Amino acid sequence: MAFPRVIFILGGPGSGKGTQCKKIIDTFSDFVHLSAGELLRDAKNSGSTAGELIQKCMMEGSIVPAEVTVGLLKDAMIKFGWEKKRFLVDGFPRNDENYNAWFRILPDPYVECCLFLNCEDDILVKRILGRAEGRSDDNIETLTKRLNTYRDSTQPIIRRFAEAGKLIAIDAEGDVDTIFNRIRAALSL
Ligand SMILES: Nc1ncnc2c1ncn2[C@@H]1O[C@H](COP(=O)(O)OP(=O)(O)OP(=O)(O)O)[C@@H](O)[C@H]1O
Ligand SMILES: O=c1ccn([C@@H]2O[C@H](COP(=O)(O)O)[C@@H](O)[C@H]2O)c(=O)[nH]1
Repeated sequence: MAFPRVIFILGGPGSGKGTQCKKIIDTFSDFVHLSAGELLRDAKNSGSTAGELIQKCMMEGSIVPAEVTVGLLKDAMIKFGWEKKRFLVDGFPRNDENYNAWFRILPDPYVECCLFLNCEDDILVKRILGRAEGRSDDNIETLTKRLNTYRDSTQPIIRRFAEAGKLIAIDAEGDVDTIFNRIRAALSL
């Protein structure tokens, strides 16, 4: 049985994960972009039984239990063709529970690397408060909580990938195209 090939994309809120993933899939047709946050928002809006829990976590900037998120990611990968594509899994795994559940629930998927978009907090804040997509969590109160969650729960996961020799760190400050070129060079695309 073939396994999916996965690149995780991590970085603070506003580091440009969604923006860069879009550029990658627009340029390279073998990639599929799976945003964990988008999948959760879709599940919430479509009346999933986990909808209330997802909404609560999003407004608190906390992390939805892994069984919900991994289930959504797995279903999406199966839908796109489990073994045919390279999946850009954006915004996941965000904590130890996510990380452990991924490897417990999915049958030994091949994780190529974790791409880390590294950006200082002041730039993250400016970008998130300037994002005009009407997201209810893009306000200073929730953003402060998201930044705390990122520091306390997600940065240790980024270090975990580094220790496993799987981390590719990208300077995510500067203009969108410059960052995209850094990513292309780092992934040899
Ligand atoms: N290099 C950049 N320079 C300036 N603005 C940027 C850059 N990259 C992204 N942006 C803008 O910053 C905002 C956040 O970007 P994006 O949605 O890609 O971040 P994200 O990491 O996916 O955020 P989140 O984790 O909150 O979903 C958007 O409005 C986007 O257009
Ligand atoms: O794996 C995930 C991804 C996201 N969440 C929750 O969603 C919001 C928004 O995520 P974005 O990546 O900014 O779209 C995030 O603050 C979490 O509450 C999650 O729990 N697990």
